[in-house]
Amino acid sequence: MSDAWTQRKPTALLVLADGTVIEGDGIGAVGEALGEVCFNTSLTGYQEILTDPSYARQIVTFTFPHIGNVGANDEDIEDLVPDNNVGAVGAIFRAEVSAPSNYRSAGGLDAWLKKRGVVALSGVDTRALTALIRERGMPNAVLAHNPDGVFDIEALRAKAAGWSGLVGLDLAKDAASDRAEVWTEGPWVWNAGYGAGENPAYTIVAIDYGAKRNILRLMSGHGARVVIVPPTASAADVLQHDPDGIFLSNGPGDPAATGEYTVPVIRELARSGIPMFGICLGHQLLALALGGRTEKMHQGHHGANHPVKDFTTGKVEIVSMNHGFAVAADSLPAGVEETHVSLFDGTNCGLRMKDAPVFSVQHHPEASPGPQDSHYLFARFFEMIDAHRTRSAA
Ligand SMILES: NC(=O)CC[C@H](N)C(=O)O
Repeated sequence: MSDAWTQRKPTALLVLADGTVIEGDGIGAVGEALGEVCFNTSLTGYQEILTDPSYARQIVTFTFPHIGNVGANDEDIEDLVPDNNVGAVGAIFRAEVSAPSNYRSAGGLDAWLKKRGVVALSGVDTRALTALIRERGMPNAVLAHNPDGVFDIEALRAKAAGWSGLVGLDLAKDAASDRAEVWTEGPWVWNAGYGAGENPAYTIVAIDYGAKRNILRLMSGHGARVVIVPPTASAADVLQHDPDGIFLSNGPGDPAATGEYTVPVIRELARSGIPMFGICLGHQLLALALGGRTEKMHQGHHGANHPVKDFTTGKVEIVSMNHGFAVAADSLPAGVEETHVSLFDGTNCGLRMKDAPVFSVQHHPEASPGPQDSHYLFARFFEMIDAHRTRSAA
């Protein structure tokens, strides 16, 4: 599928496990990135997308043709630790990345990708690649960038074919491993100056499976002091902070694999009576803890324009999504209610416990990037906390 646009010698190749080779111009980091290739249909927010830790071991194809025009800056990064570089390992663009033009730009996308170690490919037919992913599912691949244009295609194919893929892979511990040093010094309180101030109204304990920054920013904006604990935290580790609410974060990898060590903890916390809210991986882990099942999707959901229906209000919201696994709605046991559904394919997008203040969603109410229709879910969480406090005080 070489692109008629670029007749010059390719300096980057995407080599799929089945031997398909897509040629183009290399940008960003020089080297090889191994991962699963997906497509993202967002029109804006490429920095937030590429720095979302949930994209670990993934290569993102941007369906929007012109990426890079607003450059790069230090603020639009979603990973909690800026130099950690957990997130997408590769990126694929239709058009050549042009010079940035935006008042917030601190430099070009190419240099930023290099600094972050993201291998990228431009000048390829992203529509054809997206059609291929829709037909065959998300392929494993190697994205290789060599400015001299020298590649051992067979070795790259063998590397892609030899990788067992995302299924069965726990990446939450990896995504959070850079925080290890912080955690040895005790609880890590999110204090990036986003709202809660001197006298926070709530303490939220967030279990960090690879959390996005805007989630913490929004909770802080609701007046919360957010204590971040590692993915391996026990129920006692969480409860020792006397939380008003417990948050289960988004994160990379296969929920079933991460569930092996998180399910018993979440099950215990879900029965503690303390309000609990989960997003994306947090939603999937909660479903597993309550007795449900997760499964790999064919092409996944990655974009900022997905319609979701909230059964509890009857309203439709346009949401941000990034997931390649989903909760099987028919696996939810009695006592757990499906609250949200994707209007694209009917897959599960939310649940709640009928007899406890515990709920979660598959999509990303924090957006970043994306529409803010689902911000109400944060308000719902804090209303639940207020109601719980009133009940406890009575
Ligand atoms: N954004 C997320 O938390 C992603 C969850 C999970 N890794 C998936 O791909 O489905």
